[in-house]
Amino acid sequence: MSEIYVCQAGSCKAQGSEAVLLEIEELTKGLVGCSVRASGCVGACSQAPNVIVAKRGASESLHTRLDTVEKSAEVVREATGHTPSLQDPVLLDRLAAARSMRIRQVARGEQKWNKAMAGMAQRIANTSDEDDRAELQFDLAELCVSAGQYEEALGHLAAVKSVAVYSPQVYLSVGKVLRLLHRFDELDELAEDVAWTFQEPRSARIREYIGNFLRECKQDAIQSAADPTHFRRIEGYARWKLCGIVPVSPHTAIYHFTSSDLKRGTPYARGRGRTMWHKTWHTTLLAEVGENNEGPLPWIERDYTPVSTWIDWEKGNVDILIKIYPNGTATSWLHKQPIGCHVWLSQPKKTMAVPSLTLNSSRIGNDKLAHQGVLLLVAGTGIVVASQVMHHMDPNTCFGTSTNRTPPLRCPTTVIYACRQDDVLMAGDLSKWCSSDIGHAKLQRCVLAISSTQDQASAELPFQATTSLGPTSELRQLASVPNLSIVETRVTSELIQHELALLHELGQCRIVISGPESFNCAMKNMLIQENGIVEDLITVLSG
Ligand SMILES: Cc1cc2nc3c(=O)[nH]c(=O)nc-3n(C[C@H](O)[C@H](O)[C@H](O)COP(=O)(O)OP(=O)(O)OC[C@H]3O[C@@H](n4cnc5c(N)ncnc54)[C@H](O)[C@@H]3O)c2cc1C
Repeated sequence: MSEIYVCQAGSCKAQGSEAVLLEIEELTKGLVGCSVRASGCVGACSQAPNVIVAKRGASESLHTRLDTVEKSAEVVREATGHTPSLQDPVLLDRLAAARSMRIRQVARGEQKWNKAMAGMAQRIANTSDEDDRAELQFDLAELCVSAGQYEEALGHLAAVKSVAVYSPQVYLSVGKVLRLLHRFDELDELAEDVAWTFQEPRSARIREYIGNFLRECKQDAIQSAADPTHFRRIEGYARWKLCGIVPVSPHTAIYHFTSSDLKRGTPYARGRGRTMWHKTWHTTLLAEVGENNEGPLPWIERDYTPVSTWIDWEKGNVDILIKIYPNGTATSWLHKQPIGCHVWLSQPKKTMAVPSLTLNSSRIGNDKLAHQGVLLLVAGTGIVVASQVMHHMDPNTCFGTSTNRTPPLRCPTTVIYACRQDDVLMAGDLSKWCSSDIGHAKLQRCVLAISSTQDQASAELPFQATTSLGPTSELRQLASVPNLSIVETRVTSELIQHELALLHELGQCRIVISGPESFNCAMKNMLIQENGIVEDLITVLSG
């Protein structure tokens, strides 16, 4: 008897794990003694998509980067002893198509256009069925429109139109793109084309509908061409100006951006009759690095969790704490950008539901998962999540109108923060949260688990020359805070146990892990295996 668990948590889903589940289900069809299940995070997010095989009498084995059908077949072989046949090209093609469709859907949902388009041109070239090819190419054209690549979209739509001559949808899409490109003459030509193509009396309603739509497109195009403030947009994104960079350690700085672009949206969506959904949130930065291996667009997409509040965002200000990695594609690009340059930031996206502090809102009403205390187990730049959690504990910064702000998070909260001695981030905030007496925005306790500084050539330290405060002076300041302790060890299960025991006196605890993948993975395993914590009470934020 064996069980195959296919991870369906965030990172794995973004890498097509729903399709992996479907693939493995398909490959195990008819085999007895093997069950296939969806599972929560298995703690190897950086190598997604992941699967665990559990065989009776044997230890579990983790299978990572299941990015081909062949690898899924290998999992099935290990679980059942039976090697599935991959001779059927139709089955193989169907499974590969399902997988790339799932990756595309998730990326599209996150408005990550480059990621959504990755590999599509090749799939189109390899698709022999004309209708399937046209469908894929239409999908690609729509993604190009979302990404502001209108000329490319027109090229794809022309190819689709040559196959789907009588598809009204294609004419409507071409009209939309011509409107965005302000091509008035071509809109007129398209209207003539429609009148000719749908000239049969039975097509009169279609002809009239598209004709009216194209006339509206032309009017809109004339108006927008006359608007001097008009610029080409990327769907879901707004333009922000880099206004300041304040180094906070040799590796990390707070990047301050401003924007008057009304498309920037808000973390706190509201309106008449709308329920107030509290959440922590992040934004996606488009790093315009040029040609890259993440997709066909000239940018890569990276998520960041602002440390400033939703109120600041609405006023057109945002502060983002960013660590610069010498080998990081996006951050080394950002490091070279001058003050005053413009970048694209997405509208705010939900990270965790509040007060449940879970990724999945459906758990909000689950009483068994209700908590009376919160432990934030963070490392490196993962500390930014603490800032957002604290905003929801403070009547001045939580969601709500100025006359009605009741913090949704009120339970005792402890932070265990693992960091390098030369990279203690948000020290001032930690000390403020520990000693604060405003409302509920107060940390019960904070433990800094400091590791020693790695020797690094100063050329590799992006902010070496500009940081004035040395790490020791920052630590000295923190050492005087009464409910904050500094330990010179890694985070151990004993340390966690001690802090959890204090919180557990009050009831069940939610634990949020936020840091680099290796940290997240180690902490999650430690909590489950050594501290006996139920997986459902742990939220892992992959960084
Ligand atoms: C929801 C969310 C919120 C995030 N918020 C922030 C934030 O507020 N501030 C912030 O600085 N980052 C944040 N990140 C991480 C960020 O999105 C990027 O991954 C990071 O800036 C590196 O991007 P890069 O392109 O420079 O590196 P990449 O080119 O993607 O990676 C290159 C190398 O850099 C190193 N590296 C990259 N990321 C990490 C990491 N997280 N930990 C350790 N080593 C790493 C590794 O050596 C890696 O091999 C967040 C991520 C997520 C998913």
